Amino acid sequence: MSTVSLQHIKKTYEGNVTAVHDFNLEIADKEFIVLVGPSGCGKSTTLRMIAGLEDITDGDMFIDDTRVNDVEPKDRDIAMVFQNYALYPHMSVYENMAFALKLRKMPKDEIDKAVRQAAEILDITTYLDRKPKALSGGQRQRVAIGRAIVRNPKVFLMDEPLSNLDAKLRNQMRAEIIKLRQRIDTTFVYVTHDQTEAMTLGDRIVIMKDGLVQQIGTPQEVFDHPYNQFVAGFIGTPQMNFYQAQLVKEGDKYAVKLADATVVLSDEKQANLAKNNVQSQAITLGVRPEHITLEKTTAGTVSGTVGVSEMMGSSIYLHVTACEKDTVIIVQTRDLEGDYLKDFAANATIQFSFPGNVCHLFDPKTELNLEG
Ligand SMILES: Nc1ncnc2c1ncn2[C@@H]1O[C@H](COP(=O)(O)OP(=O)(O)OP(=O)(O)O)[C@@H](O)[C@H]1O
Repeated sequence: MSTVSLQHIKKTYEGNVTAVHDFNLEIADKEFIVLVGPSGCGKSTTLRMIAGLEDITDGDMFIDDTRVNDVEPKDRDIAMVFQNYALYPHMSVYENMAFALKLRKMPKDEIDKAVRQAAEILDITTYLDRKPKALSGGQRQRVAIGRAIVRNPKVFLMDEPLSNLDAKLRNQMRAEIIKLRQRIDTTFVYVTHDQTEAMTLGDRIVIMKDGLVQQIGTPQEVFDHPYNQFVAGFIGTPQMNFYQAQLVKEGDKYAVKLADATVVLSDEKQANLAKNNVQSQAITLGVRPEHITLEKTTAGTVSGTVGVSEMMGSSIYLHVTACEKDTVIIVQTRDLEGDYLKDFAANATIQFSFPGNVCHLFDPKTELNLEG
């Protein structure tokens, strides 16, 4: 059992910078939690408070049933992997991995067993005698993870462990971490600014901005039901488009009005808006590029002029200036039939519609999702 409970956690650094405000999270045993957000949002500070490397200004932190606010890092039974590996250069891979266990005065044969088992899991057995400088970046990162695994910690903390690796290696190591997770039964807290890493690794992800939690949920929940415009824009690539529009309530039915087009909302959206007693108002309509449909007719559709078209192989990203609002939006289309190079060339005019079942409606002032 290794649960972590953060209750009203706050961190104010000297000089009065509040890096984390009222952070609340119950991490379940063996759960993989990812803290994600832009630079400076407070994710490393939160992780370092769990590790015990930063004092907690206010609130309570528990690992299992023990309040750990004042427990030394070495007594918390956690292991942390950093972005810059921090391997000892003069020690071999084996010695690097064995070091913490030697300090604990673990018997030699047990150390050997733990190191070899971790090396096996990480596929680094053949490098055990090498020094770190004779390893690639990916291999060094595996050793850093191995050094943490051998300690068999209650909680595994990782702070941007892949950010020093090139894109290809990062993808490989991401898959390795998923495998690792299946093999070692531990609770993970993982920090990244990369939403793809967050989406692919997390059981739940915590999206932060300016020291405040914006939303906590499964990857699917935060993708399908973002609480606010920030989460909507942060999660998903290419980014969600935002378009100024008008929500109109006629009788008990809602519709989104654009200059030349109307978006008919699904029954579920109608019900959510009614439940929140939303009235007619200006809105920011959020639509993901992959959800926009190209249309052949100008009647009842939005028109736009193609600026740039990016061929991605199986689809094209069209950067389109919508005539009505002069707003640039990205349309992703897989419609590669016919003379698409000409149809989607720069300055071509295209028509499209926004879907009424997978769009999002935000209040332009509060930026909150009107569906709640
Ligand atoms: N030791 C410190 N003293 C004062 N302010 C600090 C200290 N460490 C961090 N901060 C501030 O706290 C805020 C949060 O920093 P933190 O490192 O937790 O963010 P982050 O989300 O991990 O960012 P990054 O992705 O850039 O590492 C920032 O405004 C940062 O400048």
